[in-house]
Amino acid sequence: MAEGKAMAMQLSVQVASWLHAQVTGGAPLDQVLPALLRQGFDELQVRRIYNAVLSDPDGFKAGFSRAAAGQPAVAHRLPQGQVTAPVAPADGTVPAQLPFHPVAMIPADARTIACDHGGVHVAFRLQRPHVVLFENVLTGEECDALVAEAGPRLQRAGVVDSERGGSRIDERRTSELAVVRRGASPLVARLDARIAAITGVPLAQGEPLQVMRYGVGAEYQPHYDYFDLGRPGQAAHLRNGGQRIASLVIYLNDVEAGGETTFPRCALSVGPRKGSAVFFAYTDAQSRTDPMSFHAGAPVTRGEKWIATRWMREREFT
Ligand SMILES: O=C(O)CCC(=O)C(=O)O
Ligand SMILES: [Fe+2]
Repeated sequence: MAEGKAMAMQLSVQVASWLHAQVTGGAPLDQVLPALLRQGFDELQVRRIYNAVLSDPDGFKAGFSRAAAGQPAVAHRLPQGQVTAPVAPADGTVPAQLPFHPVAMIPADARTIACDHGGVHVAFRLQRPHVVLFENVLTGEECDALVAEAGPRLQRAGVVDSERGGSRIDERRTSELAVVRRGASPLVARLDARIAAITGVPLAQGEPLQVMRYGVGAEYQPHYDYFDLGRPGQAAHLRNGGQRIASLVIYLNDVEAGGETTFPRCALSVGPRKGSAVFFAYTDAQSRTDPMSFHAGAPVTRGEKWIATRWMREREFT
């Protein structure tokens, strides 16, 4: 982005201090928005600042405390017209003390969800980050059939190009991938309906399935599935469907060794098991995103790993 388009936003120490108190006190975006609009920020800028405070209250406070002590008063520097999702604090600390309610939260009393092929069972449910392990999402035969259907179309996977939009090859994601559109075959249509039934997220909000194969050494390094709206290429993805709200990663085989889905901020590791699926939800009704959902696909150390991932959006995805 050209330097001329970047805009330094100044928050007075007084306003920054007030905002910090509001956000750490649990105030939703709607509650702080009018005051910040009166300060001359537009709504997208307010969202960016709000998310910055939410994701790292201590870092934000340290920033405006320095400013109060006579150091540079720039609290945030951001490209004009961009919104952002929280930026992970460099030291990995998270605002775990704040309550967080993703829109796609699985109810605490969910046990067995009746589906066309039998029952999908909830094996565990973590409150925050919100992670649920489902068993028996696919039968063994269905897993094999999906691999057979998508396998011949595998290509090297990409990541979101943060500057230009679209996708690009990156060493952080070394799997191979086939995009399988909704309803692509009778099997996929059955799976589509099942995913909507167990997650409660309408199929229309689902992105295409991504069937992936990781060979020995392949991995997906720690990342967020939601878009970082401070990066122009990522924000561009919002136009169709809005922010991502949740992900379902279905394991299509048993991996000999390695390949766990890990959540390093809460020391959680989920071992791949054929037919099971790990679900995580990270965006709330105000479009705030949860940095606790930081996760990875650990390197496969023996054998291979096959998964099908569905990312879900706030609105209809076309
Ligand atoms: O490979 C895994 O276990 C995680 C995959 C993942 O993070 C994703 O598809 O977004
Ligand atoms: Fe992911």
